[in-house]
Amino acid sequence: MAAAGHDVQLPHVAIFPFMARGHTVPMTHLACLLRRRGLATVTFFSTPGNAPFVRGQLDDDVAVVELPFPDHVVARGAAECVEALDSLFPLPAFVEAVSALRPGLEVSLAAARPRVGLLVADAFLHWAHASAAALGVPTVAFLGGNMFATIMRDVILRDNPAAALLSGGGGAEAATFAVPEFPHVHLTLADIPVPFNRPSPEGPIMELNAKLWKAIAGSNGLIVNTFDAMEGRYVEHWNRDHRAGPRAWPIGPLCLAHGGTGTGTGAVEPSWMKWLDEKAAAGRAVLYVALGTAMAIPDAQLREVAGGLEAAAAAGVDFLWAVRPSDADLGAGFEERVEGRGMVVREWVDQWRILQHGCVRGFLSHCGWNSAVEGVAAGVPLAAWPMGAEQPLNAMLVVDELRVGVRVPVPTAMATGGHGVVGSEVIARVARELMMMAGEGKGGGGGEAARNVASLASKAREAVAEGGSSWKALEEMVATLCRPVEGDTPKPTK
Ligand SMILES: O=c1ccn([C@@H]2O[C@H](COP(=O)(O)OP(=O)(O)O[C@H]3O[C@H](CO)[C@@H](O)[C@H](O)[C@H]3O)[C@@H](O)[C@H]2O)c(=O)[nH]1
Repeated sequence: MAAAGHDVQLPHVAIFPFMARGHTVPMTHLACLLRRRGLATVTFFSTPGNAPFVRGQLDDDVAVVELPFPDHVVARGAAECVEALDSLFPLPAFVEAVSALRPGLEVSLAAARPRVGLLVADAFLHWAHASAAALGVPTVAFLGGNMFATIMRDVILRDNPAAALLSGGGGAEAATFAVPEFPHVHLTLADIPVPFNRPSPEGPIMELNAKLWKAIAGSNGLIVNTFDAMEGRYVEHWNRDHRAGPRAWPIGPLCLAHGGTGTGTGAVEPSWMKWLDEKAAAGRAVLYVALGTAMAIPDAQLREVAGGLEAAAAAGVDFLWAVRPSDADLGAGFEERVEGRGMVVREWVDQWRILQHGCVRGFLSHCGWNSAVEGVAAGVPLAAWPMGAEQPLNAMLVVDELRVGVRVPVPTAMATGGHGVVGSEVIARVARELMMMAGEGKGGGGGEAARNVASLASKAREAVAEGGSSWKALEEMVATLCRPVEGDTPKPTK
């Protein structure tokens, strides 16, 4: 393995993302950032099934090394990415299957010339941290989420608020748990991610969680896709008072690695981009709707979303809805009925480019952390509709603390892991509220959330600009953690 575009004086950073789009995309941004800033040569590990996607996201001077699954794993039909799973419950088995890549990683790391000075590996690839440590390569963990959710997850494991909330008898749904370190944070049962919202959580997800935390605790640093103006108090708390893991490095928003110009435009402009251009030319504002890559949405819920958007469109809200290709059943005749007002896209879109389009003024999002941080960085207020994983905590941060969005009210039974749907009338109402609040122009005139998000977006740009907090954090992280190339002196930091 040799790093492309190798420049002898630069340290060699290897990056190994977990095989989920929400984990891979920000890591590709990090790879490009390290190269563009001349901080390191970069090797990016992937698998044959994921490599075409990864190459499409990366600059040419990032080397991609494919680690193939051993034959027996492929023969068992192992999917190469989480998006093929449809729910989070086979996740622990998927994570275990992926550990079949370990011998290949070890051979590649040991043979790398110049030697690898730092491995940035997803915490889900917990074994990769152990492999690197055995070879004397320092590691930085990446988890994909923000600092707030990371701290809250640790607090939840420590204090088991679900037990306290449920032991109070009736009214558990309305009861709140004040987080000792941050008494302004009041967790309800619906805010606590499944399965931590049960008094005695156990099972494969808990076992996986323990492995992730062990990997984080054993690594030399933790990368967080955030920035000081957004989460400075939580990063400071983690680095000063919290003992659950190594130093956190807030180096985001990573989507701004591309300088805010989007991740490249192919030769042919996609249909959705042309549609947005037409909307802009007609002076229309557009609501962007995307509910995540990792989890399938039940058909009944999809049809409620469709009904809600149709009603919102009838009331003047134009929308672009990016659906997972498998979430295809939106109800008979929906697309015909909304034609002109709404567009549905069933392919991979460049979400970051969409969010930056001048006419996109609101984002109905599941609050996956990348989507949330991209919305903020693009100055687009959010309607937060958490659907699983740590998303309820992201929604708390975005709506209650940063005040850059509104909430989609979700029935508690559904929010705590049970069945149910959010009705079309609720979706229509939130869509209209968000777009009214977003006002007449990006960051202009609208409600509090629109003003706040405009201000935070400009602070995000300051953070990644030369001399900004994230700019400095990345430089310092590489200088602090990365072993210099043998026989070479590391490039002096500016
Ligand atoms: O057509 C698409 C779909 C997605 N994206 C990008 O893919 C990423 C998706 O990430 P995210 O918004 O975080 O959604 P998920 O992939 O659903 O997120 C998973 O990973 C996140 C990071 O760990 C967690 O916060 C979530 O809870 C978890 O579901 C973002 O960068 C999007 O811009 C596109 O560019 N085009």
